[in-house]
Amino acid sequence: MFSVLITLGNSFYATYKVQRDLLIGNTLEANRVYAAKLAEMTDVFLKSAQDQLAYSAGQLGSKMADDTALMSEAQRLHRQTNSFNSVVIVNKDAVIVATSPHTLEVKGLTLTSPRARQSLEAQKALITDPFVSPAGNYLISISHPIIAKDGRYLGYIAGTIYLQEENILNRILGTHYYHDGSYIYVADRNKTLIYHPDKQRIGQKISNNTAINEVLAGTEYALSMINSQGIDMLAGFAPITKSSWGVIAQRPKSSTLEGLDGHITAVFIKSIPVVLFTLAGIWLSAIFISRPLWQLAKGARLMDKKEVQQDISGIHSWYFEAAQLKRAILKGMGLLNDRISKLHNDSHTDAMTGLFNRRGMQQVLDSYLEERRPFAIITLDIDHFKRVNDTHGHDIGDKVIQALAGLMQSHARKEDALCRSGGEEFMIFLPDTGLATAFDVAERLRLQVAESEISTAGSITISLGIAHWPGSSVVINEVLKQADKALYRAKQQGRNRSITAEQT
Ligand SMILES: Nc1nc2c(ncn2[C@@H]2O[C@H](COP(=O)(O)OP(=O)(O)OP(=O)(O)O)[C@@H](O)[C@H]2O)c(=O)[nH]1
Repeated sequence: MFSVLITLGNSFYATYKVQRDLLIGNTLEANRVYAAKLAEMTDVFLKSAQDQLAYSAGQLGSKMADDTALMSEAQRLHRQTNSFNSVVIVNKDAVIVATSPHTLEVKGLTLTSPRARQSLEAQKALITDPFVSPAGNYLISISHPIIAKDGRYLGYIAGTIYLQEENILNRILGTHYYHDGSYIYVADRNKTLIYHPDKQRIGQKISNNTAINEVLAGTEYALSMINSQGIDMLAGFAPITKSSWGVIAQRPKSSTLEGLDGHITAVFIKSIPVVLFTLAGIWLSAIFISRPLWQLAKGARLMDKKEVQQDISGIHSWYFEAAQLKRAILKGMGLLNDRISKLHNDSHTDAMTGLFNRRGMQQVLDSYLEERRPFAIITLDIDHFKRVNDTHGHDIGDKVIQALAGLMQSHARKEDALCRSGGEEFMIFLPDTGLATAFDVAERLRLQVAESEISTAGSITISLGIAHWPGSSVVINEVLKQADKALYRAKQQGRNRSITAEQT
């Protein structure tokens, strides 16, 4: 699940990055192309304006003394072209000789400021730097010299563009103004803003703007930059060659990327159901895969519990590895249980005879008591066994003990428990048997032993004492003592006989 989430997060991040770079790249390119187009349009306008001024200047070469002709040409040019805010004709002495509109009221004034006199000094077609005119307008002037037929310089005719008022530049550039924070501005060769949608900023000199620096160096390009207002902008720019101005089209990076966040969020929201479905699938698969392992591990931890083997057998190990693991655990448990039960048997069995030893005997007694099951007990002992050992040796003595155990087993019922309680002492437990019946059993065994030839030892006899629980006593140890006592009495009375506790 973690991997899925990481992969998903990475995909979202990668998608976001790629889309972001694409948007930025596209916007930069669009702004560059746009700036180039506007620069070209402005160039075309300037060229056409200069052609118009050149035509008028040609008309006026012989009419500089004709006041009416000057006024009428100024008016014609102003009204017909609609390119200029005003038209002025200045003679070589810097005196304004004609204006349109005539309401300008500057006719007869002499130009004094160096910027206003730029055209006079150049004596050639010129686009001036911005300056404040005698009528108080902040403007640039596009001028053409008026030359007499004999080549004398007579003055110039100029069309002006009032930068802070409605003008031809507004009409060319302003119509393309976006409403998403994008805008266009134009800087002249001195880095002064001559067109800007915010009129307050026209005339401002911008010195720390990379786009302006680049475009005025003649570069057409696009870049991401922080503008003079501290806003991250995607700017495309192109130079206007005729006037050495630069057009910059720019859009705030934030508004470019605005839609992207929403787009990525929408993708994220739409993918949530599939993601949740996938995660749920992984979760369930993990549960299905890990469940048999978890159950096997739990089983292995509780291996000492009795019913665990059955529990493990019941585990649904539905795939190969779990099935193999289950098999191995069950096999291991089987081997372990066999070994444990063998050890258990060994610890409860007498090695020489295969009968119960004292520990086994105690277990038999405990189970009778637990079940409240009445039983008779026969205690028996080989008579004069010392002599057998002394006469025939210890090995033969062992064989006699084993032979007696065999006789006892052949006489016993399936439910009787036979026990070698000491060297040549034995006990027989007879569940659900009364004292009298036990006595009969004892006698039958005694007679059988007496009649049997045992290996090279010949025949032996045994003495037996019989008691009953709870007939002889309700206290189990007391019953055992009574059986012993009866056996002792049988020995005392000459051996090879059976005596019950009642007879003592
Ligand atoms: N061969 C052999 N002898 C044993 C074993 N355990 C005990 N004995 C011997 O059995 C004999 C028991 O002798 P006693 O308890 O004196 O009694 P007994 O000779 O049988 O005489 P009564 O019991 O009085 O009839 C001893 O000599 C023990 O050494 C055994 O496992 N193998």
